[in-house]
Amino acid sequence: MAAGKKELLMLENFIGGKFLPCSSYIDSYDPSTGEVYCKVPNSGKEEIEAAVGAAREAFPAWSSWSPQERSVVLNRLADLVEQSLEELAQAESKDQGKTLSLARTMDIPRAAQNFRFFASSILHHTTECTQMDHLSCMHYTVRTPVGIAGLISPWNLPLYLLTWKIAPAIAAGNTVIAKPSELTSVTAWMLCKLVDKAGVPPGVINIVFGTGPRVGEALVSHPEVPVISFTGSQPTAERITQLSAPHCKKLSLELGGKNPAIIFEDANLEECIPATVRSSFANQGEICLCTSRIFVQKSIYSEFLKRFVEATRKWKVGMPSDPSASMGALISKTHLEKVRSYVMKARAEGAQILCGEGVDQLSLPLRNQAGYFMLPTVITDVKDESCCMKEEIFGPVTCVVPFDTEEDVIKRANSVKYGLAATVWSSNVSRIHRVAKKLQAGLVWTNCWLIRELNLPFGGMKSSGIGREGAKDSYDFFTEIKTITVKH
Ligand SMILES: NC(=O)C1=CN([C@@H]2O[C@H](COP(=O)(O)OP(=O)(O)OC[C@H]3O[C@@H](n4cnc5c(N)ncnc54)[C@H](O)[C@@H]3O)[C@@H](O)[C@H]2O)C=CC1
Ligand SMILES: N/C(=C\C=C\C(=O)O)C(=O)O
Repeated sequence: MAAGKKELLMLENFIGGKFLPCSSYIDSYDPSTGEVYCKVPNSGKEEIEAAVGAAREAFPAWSSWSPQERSVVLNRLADLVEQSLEELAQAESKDQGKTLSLARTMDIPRAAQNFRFFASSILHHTTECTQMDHLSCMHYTVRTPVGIAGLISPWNLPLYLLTWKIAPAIAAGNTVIAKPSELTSVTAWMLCKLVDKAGVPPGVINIVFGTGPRVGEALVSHPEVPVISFTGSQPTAERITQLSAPHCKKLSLELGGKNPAIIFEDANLEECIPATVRSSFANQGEICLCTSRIFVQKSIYSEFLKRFVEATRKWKVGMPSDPSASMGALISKTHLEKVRSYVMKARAEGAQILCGEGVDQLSLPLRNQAGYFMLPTVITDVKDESCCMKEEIFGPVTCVVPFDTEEDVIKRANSVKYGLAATVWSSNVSRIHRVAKKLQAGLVWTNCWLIRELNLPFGGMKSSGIGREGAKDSYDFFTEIKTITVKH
């Protein structure tokens, strides 16, 4: 290594309980500096074959462990993630660009909670039984793990979303092959080091790194992987659906959103404004649940807009390690350019950019000037037909528009292809129930945002996905059900 050059972090695949090198590697960047700092295995079919072999071998024993025995192991994994919280949070922030404080308070605690939650929920499932006395029969159902589960996760909440899939899959007795995003693989690799310590038998959790088209497709197309759980973009979900179709695989698809916030004139703005700034810009706007269309009732529109822009200007962009920063860097140069291009299109269409991109100055230390930073941006005077109001931007950009009536706003909120999440702000309880019911969204938060109850179904309608995740939903997905009839 030449003097002054920093050594790169080299990741390895984790197959059958062993770390294995790969024949080629891809660069992984620190989004806050734009520098390559890590090499990620560029795995392909060969590595998937090896992982399938290991998962196949581990399946008979693991699937015959009792839920109580598996629960003990999941709880140990939760303990180990908690014990490594600081190290994992530092790594997540460096790899993804998010603030260290968010990684510390949200991503890593939730990863531990995912293991602990499914360690508990797996103990409480029951099956059905019915009787047909006139035929001297009884019928009952049993659930069995599906087999080898393929788990593909995105770059925005790396360990949080990967463990949200690994935990229910292994709790139910499956063995897994997980493929994290090639852009954010580090915390998944760190998790592998905890797997053995927790007592997870070799081959139960295999993690294979690399790109979607190469290793992702090899995993999805493999005939011995009958169940695929995916979180990411809609075009990738389409491709996964095509590749799975010849094998009739079980699919769970958690996709994007174009989530509305509907703010009625009787909303408590003291609470609504900071919550809507957070729902628009948390994690750089890179959460599928982030608000990107804000509909405000006409009578309070000017006041809301003024206060919302003031509050957005206080949402500080800074180095991920800066404790006073609310937002870090976006994931990649390509993504930053894509997000900025939406602001340019809005401007060209005659919309007004009230703050952020192209309006305010970003101030960053010299070392971070090649990082992928962008100011939180508020757009107004934008038509419902604009791409900024229709497409998922997945960055710190939100549009604010006025509305007249409840009927009108429901129609407009539902007029996009997505149906993931919505927020409704009002102090009228009847209205809240009425509007929440009519919105085409799998999740509706009223007078709050992103308060999660992991027991209940999580997922979207329309192009936001297929299936739901949660205590019962993930259990149903990762198991096969069988009806048995006994004549006595
Ligand atoms: N949960 C969500 O709603 C997310 C939405 N997105 C949206 O997707 C856009 C693009 O982001 P990407 O990282 O490119 O998302 P993506 O959907 O391409 O990536 C998600 C995961 O799928 C894998 N993947 C990609 N192509 C694949 C293929 N052909 N077969 C199997 N696996 C494949 C990737 O390697 C990654 O692990 C974002 O700008 C955003 O709009 C991105 C991440 C999460
Ligand atoms: N799926 C995503 C977020 C999930 C959050 C949660 O389960 O609490 C995403 O942003 O892709």
